[in-house]
Amino acid sequence: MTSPAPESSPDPAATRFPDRPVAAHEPALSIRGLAKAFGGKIAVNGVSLDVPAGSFYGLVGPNGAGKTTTLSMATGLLRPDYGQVVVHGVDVWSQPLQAKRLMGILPDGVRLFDRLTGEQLVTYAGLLRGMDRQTVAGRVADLLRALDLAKDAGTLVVDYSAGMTKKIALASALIHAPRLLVLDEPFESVDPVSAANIRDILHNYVDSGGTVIVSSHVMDLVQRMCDHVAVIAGGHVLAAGTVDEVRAGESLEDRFVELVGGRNQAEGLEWLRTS
Ligand SMILES: Nc1ncnc2c1ncn2[C@@H]1O[C@H](COP(=O)(O)OP(=O)(O)OP(=O)(O)O)[C@@H](O)[C@H]1O
Repeated sequence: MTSPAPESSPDPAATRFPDRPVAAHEPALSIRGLAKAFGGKIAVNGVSLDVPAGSFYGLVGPNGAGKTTTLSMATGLLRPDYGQVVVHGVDVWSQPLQAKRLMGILPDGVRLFDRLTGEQLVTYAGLLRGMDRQTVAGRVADLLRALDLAKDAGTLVVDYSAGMTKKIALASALIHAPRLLVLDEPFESVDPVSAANIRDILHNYVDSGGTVIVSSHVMDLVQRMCDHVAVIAGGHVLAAGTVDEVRAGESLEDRFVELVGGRNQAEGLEWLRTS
């Protein structure tokens, strides 16, 4: 007598995105040998990373490490000098339209159409993605409510605070339910309650099969929120893997300082003492 074959648990990504085939173990984002120089200055110097599908991936590094430049090249916003970027099997630079359909992006220092109201801006983002008006209207209302922007829906984006602007840009990145979310500093300027709401939204998104990449300087947040992390400095990857692998028994912050170095004792600022 043969025992019945064990039932395989459904792939959450396949459930959430039934129209999109998911190749087993295919990374959500695969970066190989990415490099970029501005004039004589090398900003990114041969970065390779695999972001597993369904992961919550943190990208950390000191100021000027090359995080924004890497993410801009990975999302089709900045052309690399060298290297390849593939999103769910689609090459970002040879098939940009297909690749961009799979992604939601919150770029650094995002410039928005700020003479639109918040509601108009997110609606515009949905229509631009080819969605029908009725679906867009429903999702816009859901997103504004979830991000605590419903009462400011009719305010021009130019009159939003920095944190509100970040949130409306995030709503615009989420409206088409992308498979991969790439968020450059999503919590910068955002108040703690809104940050907790955003974390809940992102965790639910990952639980249902989506993949999130966030860049951040807040090590504690990355340690608590992410399951994978890469440390970048000087345009190189210094360490990458699960958060536990990278922190190797220390706090992520201590490990980060150890890897990156650069601590000094405020030497030369003795004049700043008040007594
Ligand atoms: N458009 C540009 N022109 C010239 N240099 C640039 C440009 N963009 C970035 N750089 C340089 O490339 C390097 C990497 O910058 P990048 O913005 O990618 O770093 P980052 O890790 O995102 O930094 P931060 O944490 O401060 O935001 C820096 O030395 C920066 O001065």
